[in-house]
Amino acid sequence: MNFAVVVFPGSNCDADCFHVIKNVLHEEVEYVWHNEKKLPKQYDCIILPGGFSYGDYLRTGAIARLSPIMEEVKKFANNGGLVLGICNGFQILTEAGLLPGALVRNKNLKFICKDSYLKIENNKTIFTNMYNLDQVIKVPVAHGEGNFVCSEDTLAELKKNGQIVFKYSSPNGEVTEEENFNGSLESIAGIINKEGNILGMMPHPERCSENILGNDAGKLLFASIVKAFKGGTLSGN
Ligand SMILES: NC(=O)CC[C@H](N)C(=O)O
Repeated sequence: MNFAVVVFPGSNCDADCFHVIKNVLHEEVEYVWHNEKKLPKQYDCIILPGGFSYGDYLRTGAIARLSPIMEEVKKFANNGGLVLGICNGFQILTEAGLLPGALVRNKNLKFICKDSYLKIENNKTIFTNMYNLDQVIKVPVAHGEGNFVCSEDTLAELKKNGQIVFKYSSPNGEVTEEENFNGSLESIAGIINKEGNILGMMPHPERCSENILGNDAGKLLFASIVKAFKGGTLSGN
């Protein structure tokens, strides 16, 4: 399977994503520079990694979405290509209109860096098929603007279509306001588009994909993508 990791000025999780795909999953992966006007080749999945693209100026992701490569990412996604946006990548996807809603400042207005617990709300997606429904996984977060917001209509749509994929929870799966450290609407930590080929999430699975890091819960997310691709089950969420 061929992955691309897009590198924006200020990306800082690009190498981590590249490492997991290449050395943990043993799949093909290349970096693609934000300034490219064409994707250099046919990829099966594009990852928009975390970081501080364009220094987070204006709003997180607001300038990155205007990068030349984003036109290509949009075309790729609109043709059903798999796109995974992690943290700043999720912010870029919402700014680009590829996912609904927006990520605004954390409710305490502070950058939060810690382990979070995520409840799997939908395990029937290309990105989560190797997890169990309601399973709780520990995944690190590191963001200043991770507070997910959307309109009431959008929230109703997300619920109706099973597009809410991860929620912040306690270690034993309770979704409460107390556990909702960044203030996200309904504790939403990650969503998928209606068609099921674009996933955005604030936590960082690439930072917990190996035992040597003390936690490999994130590996199954990447492995799910490869499994869906190789198993030929790429048909929506
Ligand atoms: N880790 C990240 O990708 C951080 C995203 C963004 N810079 C924020 O602080 O919200």
